[in-house]
Amino acid sequence: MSEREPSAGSARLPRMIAVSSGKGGVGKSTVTVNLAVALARTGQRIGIVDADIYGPSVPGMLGIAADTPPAMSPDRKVIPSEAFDVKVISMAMLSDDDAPAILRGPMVTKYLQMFVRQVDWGELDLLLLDLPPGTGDIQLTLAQAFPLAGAVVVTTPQDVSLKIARRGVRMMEQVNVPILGVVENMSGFTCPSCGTVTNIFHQGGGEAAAEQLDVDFLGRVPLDPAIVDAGDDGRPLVVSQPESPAASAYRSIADALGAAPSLEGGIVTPFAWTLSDGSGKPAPATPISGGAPDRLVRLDHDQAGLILHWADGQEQRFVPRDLRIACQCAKCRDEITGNRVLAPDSVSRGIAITRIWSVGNYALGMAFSDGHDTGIYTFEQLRGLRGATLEDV
Ligand SMILES: Nc1ncnc2c1ncn2[C@@H]1O[C@H](COP(=O)(O)OP(=O)(O)OP(=O)(O)O)[C@@H](O)[C@H]1O
Repeated sequence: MSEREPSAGSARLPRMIAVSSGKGGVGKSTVTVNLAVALARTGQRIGIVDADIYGPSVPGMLGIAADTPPAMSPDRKVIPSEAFDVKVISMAMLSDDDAPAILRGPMVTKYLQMFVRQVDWGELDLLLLDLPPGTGDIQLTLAQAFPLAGAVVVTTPQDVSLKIARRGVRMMEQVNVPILGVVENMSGFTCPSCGTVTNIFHQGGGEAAAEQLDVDFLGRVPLDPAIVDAGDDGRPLVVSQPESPAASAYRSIADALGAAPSLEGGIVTPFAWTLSDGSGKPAPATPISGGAPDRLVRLDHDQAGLILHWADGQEQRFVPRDLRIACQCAKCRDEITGNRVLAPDSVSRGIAITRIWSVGNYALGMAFSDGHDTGIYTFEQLRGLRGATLEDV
């Protein structure tokens, strides 16, 4: 089985939303925690995976001591900590030293896979992933590793932060993660005595950036010294000062998130389908009107090959050999020139697909009867493949 392949029969994952930021210190974790508690207060069952390896701060902001290793359930699952009706698992609980900070991308993904899949979350309505800041490999790998329903990008109003936030939005788009919107944090100053919000820095950059990028603007949270105290005391602002302008900003962003569309309309991921015995075959989905056209709604396989049904009604049929030859992996294509290394003549006419699995929201992995299983076929590539591969065989 390929390392990226989800185990067959893996439990259905909750709806997952990543909270990201182009750079550190913009208040991403504070936003995550306050949104989680605000959502939990509306009766939703919420979990947070604190994936911020460089500064795992979520437990502290919720008053959870992170220095004791989490307990295990009888079926060997990690029991998450809980505060303010929010379940939490954190990199901080992994180790009592700084070791997680030097984990490399693949290791981080491995730990996070464990956090998501081997934690006794119970039934959740939403799992928030507090991503490490930045738009590098680690963030990209994480965005690819899970079928995220969407991502929220947190930024401060300064130009430099906005520029990096734009990069973050583009990164998510590359892997087909819908951007649910931009949050502008520390956007004006709340006077501690009268509660009036004054715009001491320029304001509105987050909204303008969202407009330019054609994504929603979810709201702005004012700069408020009470937020720092709330974080330090382990009592989020939506609990300690629910009447403050910042707390009401968090609540309205939480409402917008709660109402954001999920991946409905596409087949449920992750899945891992073994074609020989039919196990793990994803059930067909009912497309929703106005949904993304490149959402895969049904997969079938018959004697002629693979049939893909897309949300816009397009149907594609692929002969397994064409897909094998179209493989873009490093073994089959020259990484620098992009030219095909695999000789089509070397691929048997009778080659078959043996397994198909989901890769994030944006691609399928496939294994063939010649043992090849490193190819990833993005939806974009598949939709562009129609008939093209036959010509050059
Ligand atoms: N709106 C705000 N007003 C005042 N202080 C804030 C606000 N939002 C966050 N802060 C404070 O800014 C600091 C950084 O916040 P936080 O740890 O949430 O940022 P972050 O983006 O998650 O950082 P990193 O990813 O580097 O860990 C904290 O001390 C927090 O209390």
